[in-house]
Amino acid sequence: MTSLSLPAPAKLNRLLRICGRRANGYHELQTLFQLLDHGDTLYVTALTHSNDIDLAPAMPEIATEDNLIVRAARLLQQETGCRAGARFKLEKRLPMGGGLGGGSSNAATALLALNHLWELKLDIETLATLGLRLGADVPVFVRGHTAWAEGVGERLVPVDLPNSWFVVIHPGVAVSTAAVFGDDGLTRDSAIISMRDALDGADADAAWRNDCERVVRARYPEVDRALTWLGQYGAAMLTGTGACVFCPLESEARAIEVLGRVPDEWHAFKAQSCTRSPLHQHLGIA
Ligand SMILES: C[C@@](CO)(OP(=O)(O)O)[C@H](O)COP(=O)(O)OP(=O)(O)OC[C@H]1O[C@@H](n2ccc(N)nc2=O)[C@H](O)[C@@H]1O
Ligand SMILES: Nc1ncnc2c1ncn2[C@@H]1O[C@H](COP(=O)(O)OP(=O)(O)O)[C@@H](O)[C@H]1O
Repeated sequence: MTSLSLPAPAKLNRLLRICGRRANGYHELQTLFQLLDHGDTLYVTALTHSNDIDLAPAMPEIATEDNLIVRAARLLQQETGCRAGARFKLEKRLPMGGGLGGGSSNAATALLALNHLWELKLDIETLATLGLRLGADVPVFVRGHTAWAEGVGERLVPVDLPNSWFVVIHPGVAVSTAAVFGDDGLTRDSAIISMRDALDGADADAAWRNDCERVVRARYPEVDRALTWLGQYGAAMLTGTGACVFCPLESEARAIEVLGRVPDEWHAFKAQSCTRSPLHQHLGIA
């Protein structure tokens, strides 16, 4: 087969703790990545007669060579010496800079697709290590399991969370991850807790929060308004550094009901949790 149509799912950060800062400025985190059944679709065709990498449609916000999909393909060519090329078509549904990991997920889907189509036979461990060079959130999408994460997001432990539905709102602003991490008001001293305590032990109540939320609410009034609005229906939270906010709901029917009430000014969707990534299910990766 020389072509594939593959999902690039979104993630939510069900909790995000900032526990310190490394000498290179990057922050030490503890987070719980929840994969969703909603995301982008990437069409990939392998080219045997040329080593060109191209992507359509062009994304006006990003130069094609900077696109994480193209960078993922180039990285694989460099690391393996592969002389094949690829043509990508992206159906984008996830907002950029939304905290849903769309760009990282696109990159992970490109890595797994080309590993398959170019018959590179790299294992998941190697692909996750390569993915980390593209972004902190790429490894979780390469591994394809809802996971507890530490470090900058690269030390992952797969977890099974109860099935849940979510309403996700994009409040129409783009949040700069670098600006949030650079804010003087950001607290960076959350205690490191054990995964077990965070999930169902002593720290469970206090742990399910996002340390970026206070700074993001103050910098972006629209995010603040969306969180307050969604908070009427449950434990609304910010995902990553935003801008999206989400609320877990007990059933699809309840998610449809809340979605129907979202003010017209905001884009929103409903999604179901996934323990295994739809990408891995599609590729038949165990
Ligand atoms: C914090 C998270 C949680 O999922 O936020 P979201 O991006 O999803 O909102 C991510 O780990 C983000 O990962 P990612 O979006 O890949 O970040 P990168 O491109 O690697 O980094 C963007 C910038 O954010 C800062 N940064 C990022 C991650 C980190 N652990 N510490 C940081 O200080 C750095 O200034 C970096 O230059
Ligand atoms: N294919 C892509 N899709 C989205 N963003 C991309 C892509 N390639 C590069 N980027 C860059 O990555 C940044 C982060 O995008 P994204 O992963 O969608 O958001 P977040 O990290 O907030 O979850 C974007 O602002 C954009 O500059």
